[in-house]
Amino acid sequence: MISMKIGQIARYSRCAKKAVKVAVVGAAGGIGQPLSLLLKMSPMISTLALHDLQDIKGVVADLSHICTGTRVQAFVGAKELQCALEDAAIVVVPAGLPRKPGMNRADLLTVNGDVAVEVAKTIAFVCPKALMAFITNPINTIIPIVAQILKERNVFDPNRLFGVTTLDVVRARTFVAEALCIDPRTVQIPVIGGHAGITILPLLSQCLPKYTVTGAERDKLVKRIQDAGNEVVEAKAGAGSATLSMAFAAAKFVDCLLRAINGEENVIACSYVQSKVTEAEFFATPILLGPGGIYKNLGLPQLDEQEKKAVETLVKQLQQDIAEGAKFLCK
Ligand SMILES: NC(=O)C1=CN([C@@H]2O[C@H](COP(=O)(O)OP(=O)(O)OC[C@H]3O[C@@H](n4cnc5c(N)ncnc54)[C@H](O)[C@@H]3O)[C@@H](O)[C@H]2O)C=CC1
Ligand SMILES: O=C([O-])CC(=O)C(=O)O
Repeated sequence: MISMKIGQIARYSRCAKKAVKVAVVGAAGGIGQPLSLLLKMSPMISTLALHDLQDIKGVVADLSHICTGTRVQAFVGAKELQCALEDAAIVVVPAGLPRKPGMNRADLLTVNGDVAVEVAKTIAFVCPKALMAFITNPINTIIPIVAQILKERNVFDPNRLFGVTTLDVVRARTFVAEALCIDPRTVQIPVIGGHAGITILPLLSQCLPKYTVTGAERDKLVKRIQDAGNEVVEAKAGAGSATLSMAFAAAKFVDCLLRAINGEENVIACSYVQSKVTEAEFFATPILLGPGGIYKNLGLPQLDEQEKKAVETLVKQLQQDIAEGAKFLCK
C-alpha cells in the first residue's frame, strides 16, 4: 500500500515537464508557513528554498517529512538570502509586517518599504530573471518601489514583476457564490485596479455565471470585497491579517506562473503590474502568462457605466499610492 503511494508520487512528480526552484522570503510567517505547505505539494517545484529572518529550521524539518518530490531547504537571516535566491525561477515574498485593527495598509510602508528594498536589491543581484511575486503590503506602493530598485540596477523586466492580488479574486468568487448559492469554483470574475480600499474593483458586470445585481445590493457586495481585509484584521483582533486565505491565493497564483513556465497555454490571472492600460503606471488587469512572465496584458475588460466611473476615481488614488513609492525612496 505504502510503496504504491510512493510510486504514485514519483509518477506525479515526473508529470511536470520542467520542475523549478521556488524561493519564499518570509516563509516562517503567518502566510509563509501555509504557503510553503501548499507549494510543497506542487509537482512543478523541484526545490523550495525557505528564507526568513527568524529561525525556520523547524518549519523545514517538519515540511521535509511530507512525501512529495519537492526538496525543502532552510535559509536564516539576512546573510543567507543570497543563497536562498540562487537559481530561483520564482521568488514569492510574504515578508513584512501585517496590519493591526485601526491601521490601513499604507501605515505599513515605513517598515515594509525597507523590507521590499532589501529583498529587491538581493533579487537584482542574484536572480534578476526570476519571476517575482510580492505579497507584502501596501502592494500599491511596494511594487513601484521594487520596480525602481530593479531599474536603478538595469535589471528591470516589467514582464517579471507581479503584485499578488489573487486574494481579491478569491474573495469576489466566494461572496458572489454565496449570493447565488452556487459553488465558488464555478464563478469567474475579474478584479482590477490595486489592492486597498476603492482601488480594488471587482467587475460584477463581467461575472460568469451572469449575476445581475443593482443598486444598494450591488454597492454592498463591492464594498464587502473591498473591505474584506478589514473583516479579517478585526476578527483577528490584533493577531494579524489574512494568512490562510492569502496562502491559498498565493499558491494559486504561483501555480499559474508554474503552469506558464511549463508551456501551458491560456493561463490567465489578474495581477498588479507595470501597465499602460490606464494613466496609473501600475494597475491590475487580467494577464496572459507565458514562460517569461507576462505574455500579454489583456487590458481592461468591458465595463458598465458604474465601473467606468469607479475606474476614473481609483486611478487617481492609485497614482497617489504610486507616488508614495518615489517619496519613500527619496527619504
Ligand atoms: N497581497 C495581499 O493580498 C496580502 C498581503 N498581506 C501582507 O503580507 C505580509 C506578511 O503577512 P503575515 O505573513 O501575516 O506576517 P507575519 O508577521 O506573520 O510574517 C512575516 C514574516 O516575514 C519575516 N520577515 C520580515 N522581514 C523580513 C526580511 N527582511 N527578510 C525575510 N523575512 C522577513 C518575519 O520574520 C515573519 O516571519 C504583510 O505585509 C501583510 O500585510 C497579507 C494578506 C494579503
Ligand atoms: O488587510 C490586510 O492588511 C491584509 C490584506 O491585504 C488582505 O487581507 O487583503
